Amino acid sequence: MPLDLANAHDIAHVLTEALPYIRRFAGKTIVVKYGGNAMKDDTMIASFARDIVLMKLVGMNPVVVHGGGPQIGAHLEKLGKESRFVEGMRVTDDETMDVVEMMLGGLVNKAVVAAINQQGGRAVGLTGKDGSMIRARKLTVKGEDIGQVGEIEKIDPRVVTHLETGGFIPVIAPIGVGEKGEAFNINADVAAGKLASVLQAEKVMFLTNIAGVLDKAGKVLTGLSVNEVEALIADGTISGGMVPKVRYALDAVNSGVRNAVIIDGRVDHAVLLELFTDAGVGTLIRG
Ligand SMILES: Nc1ncnc2c1ncn2[C@@H]1O[C@H](COP(=O)(O)OP(=O)(O)O)[C@@H](O)[C@H]1O
Ligand SMILES: CC(=O)N[C@@H](CCC(=O)OP(=O)(O)O)C(=O)O
Repeated sequence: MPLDLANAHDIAHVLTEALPYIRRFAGKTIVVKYGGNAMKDDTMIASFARDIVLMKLVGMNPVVVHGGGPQIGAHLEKLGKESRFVEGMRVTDDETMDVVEMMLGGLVNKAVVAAINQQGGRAVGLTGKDGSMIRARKLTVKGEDIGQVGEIEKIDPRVVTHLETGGFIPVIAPIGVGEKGEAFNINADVAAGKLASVLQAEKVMFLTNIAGVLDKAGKVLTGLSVNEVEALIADGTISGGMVPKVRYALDAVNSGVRNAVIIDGRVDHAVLLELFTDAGVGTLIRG
């Protein structure tokens, strides 16, 4: 096939533009939270996986923390169980916990691992039980018992750093382990934010199913500070699943993570667009 010069120039231009970003992020850890809503089909997962493999190949250390809320919900529905959430947290009885562990630690985790490996990466799937990475205890929300939902007590990131230095890409399901070895269901945004803090990541990215944090009129807010976040939660503009995202994005930047962004995971190559363009996409959370 003859060389399409115009196209080749475009490619060369794009690569040159990416160079300062590649240099800036080289050797840095970037935590990517991959929400269940952004993995609706195989094409979406494959596109995400390509981005992660490219990051690794150009010298970054991507760490994936995935969700799977819709996948858990669909399976519960098959069993005739309805999903109920309190402040964005799934009420998790024992039977639900089994489904959560099977879906997150099993099907969803392995789908992400396989997709990354299919694109030439070397992904290893873990839950917070592996290497006793995520220690958790029972969480109560507003005094209400919501079952086996965990809050993070401590993260031991050594298994992650070992994998990073070995050239592997860690893919983590947000399941915590309690004192007695029991499993806890942890919101994936919380796990991603906390892990980014412990790893002192350069960046944490939350991939979701919406263009970013929206204001009352439905316009994307490109940047948000602590005070703005709290005001938007208080007046109900930010609600449901967006609450843990902004709260833990903020927690991460306040704990030393350089920056946190909430971006639209449905957009093809959302991760690369965020990393390699000046404007960025979605909502940037400032500490
Ligand atoms: N101010 C807001 N801006 C954007 N999304 C919001 C806002 N308030 C609530 N949401 C809801 O939060 C959802 C994203 O959270 P969630 O469904 O838990 O996604 P994920 O599976 O990616 O974690 C959006 O689809 C939207 O319905
Ligand atoms: C306690 C709690 O709510 N856990 C979540 C864990 C999965 C998750 O967070 O998935 P998304 O990121 O796709 O929403 C749940 O059971 O749905």
